[in-house]
This record gives sequence, structure tokens and C-alpha cells, in this order.
Amino acid sequence: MRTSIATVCLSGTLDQKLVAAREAGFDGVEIFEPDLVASPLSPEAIRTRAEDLGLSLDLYQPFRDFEGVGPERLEQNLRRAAAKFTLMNRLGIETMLLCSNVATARSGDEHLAAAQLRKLGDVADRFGVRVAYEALAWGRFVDDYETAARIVRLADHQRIGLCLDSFHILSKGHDPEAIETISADKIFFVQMADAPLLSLDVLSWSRHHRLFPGEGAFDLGTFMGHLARTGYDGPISLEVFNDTFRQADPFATAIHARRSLRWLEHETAASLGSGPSSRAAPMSTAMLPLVESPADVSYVELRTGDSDELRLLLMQLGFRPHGRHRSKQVELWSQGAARIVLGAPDSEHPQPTVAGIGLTVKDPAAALLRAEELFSAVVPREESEGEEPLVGVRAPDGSEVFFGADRGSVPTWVDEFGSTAAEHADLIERVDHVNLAQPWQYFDAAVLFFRAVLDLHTEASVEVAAPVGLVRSQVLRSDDGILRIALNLVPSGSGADAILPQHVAFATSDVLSLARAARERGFSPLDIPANYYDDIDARYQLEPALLDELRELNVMYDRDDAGEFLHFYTHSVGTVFLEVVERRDGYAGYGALNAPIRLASQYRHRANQGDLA
Ligand SMILES: O=C(O)c1ccc(O)c(O)c1
Ligand SMILES: [Mg+2]
Repeated sequence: MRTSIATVCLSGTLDQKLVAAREAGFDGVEIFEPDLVASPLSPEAIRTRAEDLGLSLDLYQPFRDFEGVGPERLEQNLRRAAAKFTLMNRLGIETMLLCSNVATARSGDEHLAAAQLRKLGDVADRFGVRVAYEALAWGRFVDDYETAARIVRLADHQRIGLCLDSFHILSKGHDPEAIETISADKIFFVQMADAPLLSLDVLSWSRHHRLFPGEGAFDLGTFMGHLARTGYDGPISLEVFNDTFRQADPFATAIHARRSLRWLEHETAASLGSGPSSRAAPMSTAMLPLVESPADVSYVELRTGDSDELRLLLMQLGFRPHGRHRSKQVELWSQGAARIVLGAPDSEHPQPTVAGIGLTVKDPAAALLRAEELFSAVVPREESEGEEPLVGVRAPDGSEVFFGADRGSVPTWVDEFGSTAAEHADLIERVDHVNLAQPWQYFDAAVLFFRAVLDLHTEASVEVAAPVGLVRSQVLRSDDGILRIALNLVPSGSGADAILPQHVAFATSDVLSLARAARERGFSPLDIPANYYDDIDARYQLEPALLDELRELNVMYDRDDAGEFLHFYTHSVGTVFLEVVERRDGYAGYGALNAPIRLASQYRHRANQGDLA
């Protein structure tokens, strides 16, 4: 699959964008006109720069408001196009993108538009270039790809073809299946973008909220399957207008973008494998190494300067210490299959508090290979003689994901910490989910990373009000629910990161007994206000005895179609806190309705401690 990226996806100068695209391994770029106009480089210098970098210049865009106009305007438009074709000759670019008219069209007559495109084709012919006509979702008369395809067919000119853009097709809910009726030699270019499902006017949605494939809600694998079955084998280009990526580091964004296309290639191969195979697809698409979902979360590594407080909390929740690792500056605490590796922040590698997640997988080598094929950085790890080899990669925010082999109920690396006698069963059984707070520039990249690398699927994203801002939350999980990762987008306001810590949630089948046992060990939970219990009573009409017990123990409550959810929180220690959850009868959520109350309690707790100025 030939890969390309529009310069509009990246921040920085045109030259930085080109270098970033090359370093991330793209084959080519689309030159977005405003980037060229703002550049001090001449078209010839840009051409040479791209050649030197080994990048092809695949498309010049956009040319606007051409067709459906009156005769006088048509003459002006043809002259305007000729000027751009001259420029394209200087750049060495063969294809120009033409957006369907959004402003000056006076007629929606398809025959008129086709006749005008034919004239444009004649001009393009003189310059040896071609025009890819794209239906914008907000086009004045042409706003869907099937109409654009009919006009191109009527134009019947070898220099006139189509540009298909997944956003314009899927944002309007159009079925991409009819792509298969388009002849491959009429598809001149393909742009791919994902997006979250928003009820927003389509222009604002497109200009601000597009995402890289794998980060949103569009079914792009199926789209690509239809495309590949036409026989199209040209560039697959990313065109993502997004306010965050316009501000983020272009080098990081380019790698993130390249990862999304590798994932899309895999989805394409999977879609081709499952669809009608009557027409062979010449587009080369390779699957990623297949991985089974993790058998379990074998550990979570926390790095915090407040280890003593955290040790106390773990002890109160029934964890026991194993002691220090024989060669590394970390210690292990466990209860059931829940294991916490505790260390101090490392000044050379400042990591988030949840510094790593260890996963037990069937084939660690395959898991690592998949991550590497998805452009993940491997974590260098030193192993002393006789230690269990673990392999790991870095998530976008710098936290680590490690893969270890399944060797029975207790991982062998547990022996590398003091005593195994500490491995004991009590009320906590395992890790239920891990919540990773993401700085603004890493959130979407993290969604893609976990989805693609670990083959997780995304649940609907929710927004939770905190005293310091709105927190966007996205859960990714394996089909069996063994691995659940919640990503929270931290608001950028001051102090937000201090009160939006990361957290680990542990699963128990008896949260009330656990809360009592913890209290006997001196534990005081995060305090939940009385108003909350009045509110859930109004909502759910709970048994008075249960309500009293929840209130007494500061345990929160939620319910879904399947079952009930009971959970409580510790207060925060530095930038981490712990949660214990009980899922009854297959409750599937995370108590999202309770999150604002919890966030407000954490905020108050901080304020009382004087941590917030
Ligand atoms: O928002 C726009 O104007 C615009 C321009 C060019 C494109 O390819 C596109 O999809 C949208
Ligand atoms: Mg487009």
C-alpha cells in the first residue's frame, strides 16, 4: 500500500512537515496550498527538497468552486486553473484536487458540470496533469460521491477522475459499497480520515474534529475493502483537519499518523479476506501479526515519590509486600492475581505515575512484533542472569506495556522479589481496569496505540465534569473484558493534572466486606457527600439497609441493564489513587455517573490539604 499524508495534518513549516513525513516513513505527501503559499521556498526548491528526502509529491490541493457556473465565470476559472497547472509543472505534481463547488455554482445540472469538467480536462491535457474531483459533504449541488462519479463518467475525459474522501462519504452516512461500481482508472486519489460521531454541522465536524484511522467511529476497514476491490492501487493518503494535531509536535504526529495507516492496511487485508473475492485486489496489504487478547494483567507499575503512603493504602486494602527486586529498584505487593510493582520516579526517564502495565500473553514475541510493525518504540530492558525475559514498548505518553508468557497461575518473575509466601488470596482478585490520564497531545494517539497494538476495541466515549474542567474519557477493552484501559483527557487548565491522577481499580466479589476489613486496618476512604446518597436513592429506590451500608462505608453505586456496580476510592497519593469495584451480574460500565462526584471529592480533599493554592 502506497502511503501519503496531507501537509495540513501536521504543524510546523512546510519543510518541517516534509522532514516529519519522511522520518515517519511515508512514501509521499499532498501539498496543501496554504502551506506552499506561506513557504519561502520556490516551487522548484520544494520539488528538489522532496526528491532529496525520497518523498513523492502526490497531490496539489485544493482547487475550489469551479463547476456549475455561468459562462463568464467559467472562463475565469479555466484561467485560474491554468495558473495552478503551471505551478504544478514547476512542482512536478501530476494530480490536482478539485472540490465540488460550495459557493459559486448556479446550477446543479450534471451535464453542465460534466461539460465544464471536460473543458478543464482539455486545459489539464496541455500541461500533462490531471484533476481529481471530490464531492465535499457540504457542496452546493454535489455533496455525495455517487453524483461526483456520474459527473466524471459523463465528462468522459482521461484527465478527469475522482478523489474519494472517507470523511465526506461516511459523515453523511452514505453507503461506501457503490465504490465498487466505479472503474479503478477513474479513481485518481483517495483520502482517509476517521472521526468521532458528533451531531455537529458537517463543515465544522470536518474542519476541526477529523481523526486518524482507528481513533474514531467510522468503519474504515469495510470502506477500504470496497476500494481495493475496484482494483485501485494508488496512494492512500491521510487528510486530517484537527485542532489538536495542528498544535502537537509534527514528528510525533507523523509517527502516530503512519501507525494509523499500518493499522488501516491490516483492516483492509482483513476486510478483503472476508468479502467477495471475485475481483482480485492488486493493492498489496499485509495483515499484522495476530495476537490473542491478554490472559491477564500480570502487574501494574506505579512510580511515585509518596511510596510510604501508598504502601499503607495497599496494606489496608489487604495487599502484602514481597520485598525488593533482586536487581532493580522496585518492590512488589500482591493480593490474589493483583500485583503492584512500586518504584520511585526516575529522573532520567520521567514517566507518568502509572509507569507500566504488564500483560500475560500467549506469545510475547508475536505481541512485540505486532507493536514494532505499528511503529512502537521498544523499551530497552536489562536482565540479569536467570531473570524472566520481558519485552515491552512505549505508549505515546511514555508509559510502558510489557508482555510476558503465560507460565501458570503465578508469573515466574514473582520469584525475583523476596518471598513468594506473600502471594496470598484475599478479597481482591485481580486488576479490573487501569485508568491513564493523558495530556492533551497524546490522547488520540493513545486511543490508536492501545486499539492497534493490543487489538482492543473502543467503547463509547463519555465526558465527565470535574471542578477544573471537562474530562473526556475513552475505554478500550478486550472482548472478554480481561483487559480494560480507560484513557482520560486531562483539561489544560492550571492544576488539572494535580487533581486528575491516574488510577488502578481492583476487582472483588464482596466490596462491602472489603471496605469493612480495610476500615478495621485504619483505612479512611474518599469521603462521598450525603447529597449523593439521597440522589441514588431517588434514582434507584435502594433497599434502606443497603443504602445505609453504602453511606456508612462511602461506597458508590450504579446499575445498568445487566447488573449492579459497587465501588469505593482511596484518596489520592501524589498523582495516583486506587479503586475497588464489585461487578454484579455482568455490569459492564465504570460508574460514569459517579465520576463527577468522585472528582469533586478529590478536589476538596486536595484543597483541604492545601495542595491547591
Ligand atoms: O474543508 C475543505 O475545504 C476541504 C478541502 C479539501 C479536501 O480534500 C477536503 O476534504 C476538505
Ligand atoms: Mg478531502
